Amino acid sequence: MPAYKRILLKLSGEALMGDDAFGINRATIVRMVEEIAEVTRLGVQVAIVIGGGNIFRGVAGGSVGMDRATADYMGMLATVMNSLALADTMEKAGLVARVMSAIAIEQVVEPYVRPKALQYLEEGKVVVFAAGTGNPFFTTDTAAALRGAEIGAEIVLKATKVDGVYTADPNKDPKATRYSTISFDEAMGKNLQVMDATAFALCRDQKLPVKVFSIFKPGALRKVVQGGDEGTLVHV
Ligand SMILES: Nc1ncnc2c1ncn2[C@@H]1O[C@H](COP(=O)(O)OP(=O)(O)O)[C@@H](O)[C@H]1O
Ligand SMILES: O=c1ccn([C@@H]2O[C@H](COP(=O)(O)OP(=O)(O)O)[C@@H](O)[C@H]2O)c(=O)[nH]1
Repeated sequence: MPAYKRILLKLSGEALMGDDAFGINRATIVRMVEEIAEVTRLGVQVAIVIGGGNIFRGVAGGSVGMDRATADYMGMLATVMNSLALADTMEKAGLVARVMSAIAIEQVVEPYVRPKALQYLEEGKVVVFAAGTGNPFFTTDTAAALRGAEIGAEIVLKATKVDGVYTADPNKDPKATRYSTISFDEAMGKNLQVMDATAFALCRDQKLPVKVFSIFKPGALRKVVQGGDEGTLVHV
């Protein structure tokens, strides 16, 4: 039995590179889609926000002298490309997927319209929210929090490169240990960087829990959806 009826899954753009230098690693995305299909078969409604860090990150563009807002719009367009690739892979796997964009590019994808998204979810379609929040200076983590709250998801599942929230960045501090649960206030107070503060604050205020888990661990998504002990639960 799944523990949730409706989830918002945030997929790291950067993690989708797999071992490649950029772009989307085929094996990684195919495996992720298999896991998404498994979860939909359990009867869970799935909405997805995908990042763009594998193609472009606004801060990176900004740091080389590009106008930050322009760089961020490039980052948002990168998430559209990832969303199209993900939806295509899902369709090939027999799922019905719909991409909705936060910025108007109607020849490419339909615009985000909340009631339409809710309708798709009720129909069992997987909805991919592209172009983040549609605003520069935000991240796709914040888009996941925003859309998750809007569609009444019971939880935001952040599938990322690390298998949870640690006492410090585990990629920099080998002595860091993983929390099994942590409150939003503690995560923000300790300035733990696994999610940005805007996303954390929005989830906290909306009482929307977040589960951080590894995108690389086979079976982790299903385990999380079934309420198993996996990753880190960030709670109010
Ligand atoms: N306290 C922490 N616990 C876990 N990860 C952390 C922590 N502090 C920093 N990180 C870093 O946060 C990264 C995940 O966040 P981010 O780069 O935004 O991923 P995503 O591409 O999924 O949005 C991890 O790869 C890890 O290096
Ligand atoms: O609401 C949003 C979401 C994303 N971005 C831009 O898109 C890039 C890619 O998203 P993100 O870094 O969140 O992707 P991920 O970390 O998952 O790879 C960001 O760096 C920002 O430049 C943005 O400007 N507004």
